[in-house]
Amino acid sequence: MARVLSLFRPQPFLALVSRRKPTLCKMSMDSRARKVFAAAVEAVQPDTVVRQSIERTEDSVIINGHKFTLKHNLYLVGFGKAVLGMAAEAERIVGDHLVKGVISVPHGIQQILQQHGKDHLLLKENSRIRVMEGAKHNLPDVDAQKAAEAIKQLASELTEKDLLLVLISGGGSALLPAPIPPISLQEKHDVTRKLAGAGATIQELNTVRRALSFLKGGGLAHYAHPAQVVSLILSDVIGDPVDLIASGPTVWSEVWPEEVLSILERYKLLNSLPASVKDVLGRPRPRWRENKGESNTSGHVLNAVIGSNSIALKCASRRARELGFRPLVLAPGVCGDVRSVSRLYGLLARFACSQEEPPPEIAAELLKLGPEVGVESWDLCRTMQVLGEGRTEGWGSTCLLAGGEPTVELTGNGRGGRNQELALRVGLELRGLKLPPNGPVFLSGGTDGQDGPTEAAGAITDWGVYEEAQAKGLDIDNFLANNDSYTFFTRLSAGQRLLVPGLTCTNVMDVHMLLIPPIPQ
Ligand SMILES: Nc1ncnc2c1ncn2[C@@H]1O[C@H](COP(=O)(O)OP(=O)(O)OP(=O)(O)O)[C@@H](O)[C@H]1O
Ligand SMILES: O=C(O)[C@H](O)CO
Repeated sequence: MARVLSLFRPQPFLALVSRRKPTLCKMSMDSRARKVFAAAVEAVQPDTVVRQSIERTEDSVIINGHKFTLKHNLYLVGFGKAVLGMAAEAERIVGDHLVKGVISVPHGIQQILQQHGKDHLLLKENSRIRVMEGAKHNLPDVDAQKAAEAIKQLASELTEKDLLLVLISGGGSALLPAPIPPISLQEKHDVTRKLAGAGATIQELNTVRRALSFLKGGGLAHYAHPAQVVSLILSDVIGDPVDLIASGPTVWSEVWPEEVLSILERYKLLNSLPASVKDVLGRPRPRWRENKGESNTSGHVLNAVIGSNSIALKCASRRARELGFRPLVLAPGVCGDVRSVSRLYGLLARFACSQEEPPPEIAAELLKLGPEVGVESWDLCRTMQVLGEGRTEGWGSTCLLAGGEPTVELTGNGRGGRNQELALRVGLELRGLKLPPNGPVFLSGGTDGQDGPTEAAGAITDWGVYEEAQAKGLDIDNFLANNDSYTFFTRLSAGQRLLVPGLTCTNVMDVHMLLIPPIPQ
């Protein structure tokens, strides 16, 4: 093992872990885990990320180092679940130069924000921005299509003197449907719903969406030409690929019909494909799609990612240190089947909690698992090295953080979500890892505050889950087979292990946290 680790001497990454001794904290591991999660969510609040990204001087703004002059020439459009709060903040900062705006946001969001007392995320009464709600249940509908039409119209009227601020966040694809005729909204909806249901990744899904839409894949930037376009993007996709987040309406992307057809074939949808979709895919590409220079990021468009899982993890690390942990970030892109991901954390917990040099099989299994769960060998080796040093040098408690979005293959009809299912599976992995007075604790939570169709964002587990479930006669395997993790957690510890932050108004995928207590020597 030592030899494997030495091959991966992690000098450039040492900044990811702090070596200062943390202070002692009397708060329970569970409360501290919740506070660290809250800090992650707080860091990517829609108003915060916009405030941090726009630097206002007299009559200009600086965004990502680029200066734009404001001459009452500012227009605003937006689409996504977090866009209302982003727009409210943008209007506070540059509203005096704003001519008009249109945003497409989820059905019912204004009422929900009011009910939750989140007035700072709502537009003021005399706002110049028109709010259009749609996409019930995160699916494109007629209301969202009307909003997309209004956004297209606004963009089309701009001149080279104008500046278009585009606010983008997760859920933007469903909130900006503009199917290329003769494809109907229903046909487009059916194709994407079937793809999602068959397990297509967001990369595959949005590659197909881009090919069937006027506005996706750079279409919006095309309509806004020759105006200057600046997009502020809150990322909900691993790796922050701007061409895929909300299907990249301001990022020029090539459409290859062969690629789209091969995705549809992979999920056995070719035979049921509507004639209209075949027709659009069989046509020569629209001229603008070939004109790369026109809507390229280096031309009249600036695409800036202003919030992401990495930013959330950075702030979570800071909070973890304040709470007495030594923070250590594994990776921001953990993905793959929830079973493999739970194994990853089970192995890391065993590695960290070994009282002696961990058996080499653990490191070998971790390295084998890496590609399946989106974690580079490099990151695993760095993490193992730091955990090993922590153990031998008696560094106290460690907070291992990661982000991403694992997947669950649904086989049952229970209530749950990927975070609760992951936490339950990790609970099983931690069985037997009892280190008095505390064993390791694991938290998994969706930063949007909602895990699947449940009120919880996730759950917190430790070695005690298995023992308590046994004592209560709850059969964990049955709950897992039925994807019923929410019901399980409501019955365990009187629901105390559930993570219920309520509406968070943001979304940068999930946060995973493994808290490792000091190892008794
Ligand atoms: N009963 C269940 N148990 C486990 N996972 C579930 C269950 N029901 C749904 N899921 C999973 O939850 C995911 C959808 O939940 P959620 O709405 O939180 O997703 P999301 O990706 O965060 O949404 P968005 O992209 O809108 O942010 C799907 O991956 C689905 O497989
Ligand atoms: O809207 C979408 O396409 C997804 O949320 C990914 O950004």
